[in-house]
Amino acid sequence: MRDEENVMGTDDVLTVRGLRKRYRGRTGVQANDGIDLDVAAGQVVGLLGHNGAGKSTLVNQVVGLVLPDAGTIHLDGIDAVAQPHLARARASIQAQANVPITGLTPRRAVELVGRIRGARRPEVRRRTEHLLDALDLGPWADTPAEKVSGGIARLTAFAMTVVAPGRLVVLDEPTNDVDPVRRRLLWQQIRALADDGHAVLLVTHNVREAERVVDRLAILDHGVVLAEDTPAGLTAPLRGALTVEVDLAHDATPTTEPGTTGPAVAWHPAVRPVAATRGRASGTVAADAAPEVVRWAQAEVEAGRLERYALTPASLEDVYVALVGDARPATDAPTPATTPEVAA
Ligand SMILES: Nc1ncnc2c1ncn2[C@@H]1O[C@H](COP(=O)(O)OP(=O)(O)OP(=O)(O)O)[C@@H](O)[C@H]1O
Repeated sequence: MRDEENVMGTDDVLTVRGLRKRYRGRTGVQANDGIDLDVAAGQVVGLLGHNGAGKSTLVNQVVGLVLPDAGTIHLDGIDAVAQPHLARARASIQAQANVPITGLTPRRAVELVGRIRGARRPEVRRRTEHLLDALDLGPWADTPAEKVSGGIARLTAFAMTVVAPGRLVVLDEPTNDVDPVRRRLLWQQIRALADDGHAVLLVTHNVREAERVVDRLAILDHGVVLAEDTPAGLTAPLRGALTVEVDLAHDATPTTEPGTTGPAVAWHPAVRPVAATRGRASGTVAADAAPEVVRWAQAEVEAGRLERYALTPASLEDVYVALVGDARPATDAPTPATTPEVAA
């Protein structure tokens, strides 16, 4: 745990220290196991982690829906564990599940939340118009909520969250169900919130897209922060490395999965395997070995064992998979094999 006297930097809106939460009952899960986290004004902090890593538990404690067993949470100077109602008033949260808005239209729902949060009518109108326009919700703005698609409902929930944003904005999977074009618009609005001086805590599985928007990232696994840094800091160990991704011919299964049959295709020895799922495998390769790996992959394509291959700069997703993959049991995730093989 960090020094208690240094608990809050000048710009910190959210400061979490030593947060622990165990759910009681027969299965008794230690959902958060000593979490430290800071989110400053003007920052987007991404929270990454596999299903069940403890992200929602953390968020729910921050907004006072779940009581921690131990640790402290300060939100805009308020002790959020002792005074959750005061802390909650300083935060806006988009939960994982959308609040039902049956009987309203997206425009009405956004305006209503703005008014409930205490913003003045002209400001609510201005902000609602801005969000409807910026998220390309115009065509749906006056459609009854029952008739809008899942993606439009998700964007409406985002607009409801940020129409009159608190000092801290918590977004739990805001991009779910949203089409790629509107996702870009959404990412721009998330960034704009921070640029306007809000602190944004963003829970997401969308590593590739989040990388371009977040200032810092915390990677959570089994209730513990495995790594926390800027995207550049997290990817520094992979600088000079490339990712090679291959699609296996005939939807084959990598040999790291049980029950695989068929002849095996060995990775080129210069490749370090990272992940394998049905029909697809990826690994990292040093940049200077890239030409020979391309020659190998091309030969495999011509021999009909691979459908396609791609080499890209190693990304945050590779760091994430390596960290979380290494920390999980071998049965849960494909682990790098000493004799790397993919099956064809
Ligand atoms: N109310 C609860 N009672 C008992 N166990 C719970 C409860 N809520 C969550 N858990 C368990 O705590 C662990 C952490 O869950 P949590 O929802 O915080 O994870 P998450 O990272 O948000 O997952 P996801 O990405 O799937 O939303 C999981 O093992 C989950 O089953």
